[in-house]
Amino acid sequence: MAKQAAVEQIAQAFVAARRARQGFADYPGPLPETLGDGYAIQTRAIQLFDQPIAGWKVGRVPEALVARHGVNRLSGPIFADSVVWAKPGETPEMPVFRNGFGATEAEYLLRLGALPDSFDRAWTNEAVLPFIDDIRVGIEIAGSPFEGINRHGPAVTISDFGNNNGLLIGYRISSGEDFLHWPVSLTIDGEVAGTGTASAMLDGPIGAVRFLFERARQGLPLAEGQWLSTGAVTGVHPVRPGQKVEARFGPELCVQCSIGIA
Ligand SMILES: C=C/C=C(\O)C(=O)O
Repeated sequence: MAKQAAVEQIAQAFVAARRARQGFADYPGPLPETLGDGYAIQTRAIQLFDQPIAGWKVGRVPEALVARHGVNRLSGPIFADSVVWAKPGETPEMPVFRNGFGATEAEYLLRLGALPDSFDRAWTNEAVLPFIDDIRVGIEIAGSPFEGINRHGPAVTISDFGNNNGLLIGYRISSGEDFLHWPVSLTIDGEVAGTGTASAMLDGPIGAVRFLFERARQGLPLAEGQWLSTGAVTGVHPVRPGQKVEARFGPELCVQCSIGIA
């Protein structure tokens, strides 16, 4: 199949499955091999899905594949209708696809403030700091109708919106807090699924923002007010409908949700 025809077929299949809220077992076309192939499918699927984008998720390229792909992060859109705000005393339901893939990730969420007129320059972590205007804790719902999304490498992950199906935005971190070294944990039904700190996660949440600015230099449509979920601090933890997930950050911040069906 010609590459453009494959891009179209795969993007159409993912968008149709997301609209129908139906999971499936086999990848809907030839597997994309390069990250560029994955982003071509993602870009076409964003056009076809035609929904407002509230932000971007950043995920990790598995360590063993970094040398091959030349980059250690990947990204995908977070659609506005999948964003939920945590409220004290409430446990919102966050959906995953029946027969698809679903996982939860404890993450730091950064909001973009006013942006530079042009992204066309080299970016450092320090240079992106002035463009961040809010930092919160939250839970990314990784999700795809393709059950095997995380077993075929980052190009496949990228091809279905970077494996995102929602974002739970939690509480603000006061400026000046040394949150990079806070202990973070994620529990599922009361059992600890993972622990970690943001300082041990590549070059941290600000590095994830730098990565997105570098992608914006190549055309990614970053916009003021968008939320960036900056990568799993404790790992990618598969979940099933009916489970309860709690993410704890530092001494007092906690976000929780239950898992529903899309
Ligand atoms: C499931 C995708 C991977 C991530 O979201 C991550 O590494 O943070």
